[in-house]
Amino acid sequence: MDPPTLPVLDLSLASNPSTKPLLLASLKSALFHTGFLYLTNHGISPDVIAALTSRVPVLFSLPSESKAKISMHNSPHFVGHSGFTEEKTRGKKDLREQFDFGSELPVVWQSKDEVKERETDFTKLYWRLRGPNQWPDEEEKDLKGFREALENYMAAVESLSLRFVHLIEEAFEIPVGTFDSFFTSRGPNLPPQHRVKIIKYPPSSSPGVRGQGVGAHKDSGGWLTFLLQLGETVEEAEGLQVLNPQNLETEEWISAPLISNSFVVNFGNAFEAATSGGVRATVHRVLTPKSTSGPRYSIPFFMGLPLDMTVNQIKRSIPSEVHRLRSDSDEKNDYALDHKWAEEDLGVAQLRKWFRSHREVAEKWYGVEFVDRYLQ
Ligand SMILES: O=C(O)CCC(=O)C(=O)O
Ligand SMILES: [Fe+2]
Repeated sequence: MDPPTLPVLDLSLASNPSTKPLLLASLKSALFHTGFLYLTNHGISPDVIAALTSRVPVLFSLPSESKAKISMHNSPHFVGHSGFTEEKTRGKKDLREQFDFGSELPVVWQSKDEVKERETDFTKLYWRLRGPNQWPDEEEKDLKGFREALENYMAAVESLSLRFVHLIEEAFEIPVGTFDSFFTSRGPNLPPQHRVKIIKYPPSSSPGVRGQGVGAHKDSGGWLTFLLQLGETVEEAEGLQVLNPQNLETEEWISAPLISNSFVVNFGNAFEAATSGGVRATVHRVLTPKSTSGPRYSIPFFMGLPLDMTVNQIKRSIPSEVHRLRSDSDEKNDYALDHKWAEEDLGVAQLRKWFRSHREVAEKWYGVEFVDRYLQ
């Protein structure tokens, strides 16, 4: 059997009642079969995207002293700059450099001895993930307007992601707005922090060898991911690969090449668990560019979920037909139904993820012994 090609969904079909059913059918199929899709005609202004992407190479060309000033090592919230190979996936160094940002938020975490009376227990350590960004100095190089460009971009992708979640609800035939309370202040939880990475994958240092840009993983940072691949040509952006979800016995990688003016959308662990595997959280990776190529740049946006929510809570707002989708089908998933973490606050899994990928930062802010214990 030929490996599946990744579906391309044209969001403009949603605006016309005669074409919308077609879009919803493709979406339902993509959620279930591939867990990876392209979104075209997404409606985000090219100017908003260009304002950010045009500044990306300048950002990476900052001198190392300027990068050090906003190093992730300064931040218990795991935002800021990580140098080449400072991040790990499954214990192995990723050959990439990156800047992590989140929705700009005040600190809410309180240490046990300064507890004020509040409804939410903000002494739980995962609340420490929320906090302000570290912004680069815009006077340097020509980075003027960087913060504004990033904030505008995040706001635009956030509204796209909310619009997209409504389409998922329609595809699943559940009331539109079912998930709204997760993402807005109308619900009982604090609205989540969304995260963005701006990533550079330098070309491989040895001819003929492609290294681990980022190792094989499922996204664990949130509900869904909107990935922007930068570049004018397919060659410039080449490297993203998806593990063929239809044939998990043989390790077969499908390329996810650049499609101009599109986002690549995929789904996080929590979404997969909350739908009993009905939505796939598909494994993917990035190979470093060939030694003869230029660097590859990408910008994933991870739509967050409230840290004090559990997967089991989300499960309850999903109808049994969706939960049965996978078990009623012959097409299996690598998803394990007995997720222990489904009962834990999502913040616990988030903290674990950041501890694993940035151990030194974790040890500095949370203590060596605590990190050791947490990761056991
Ligand atoms: O850089 C990419 O294209 C993908 C990055 C990715 O999968 C991640 O950071 O989770
Ligand atoms: Fe990813």
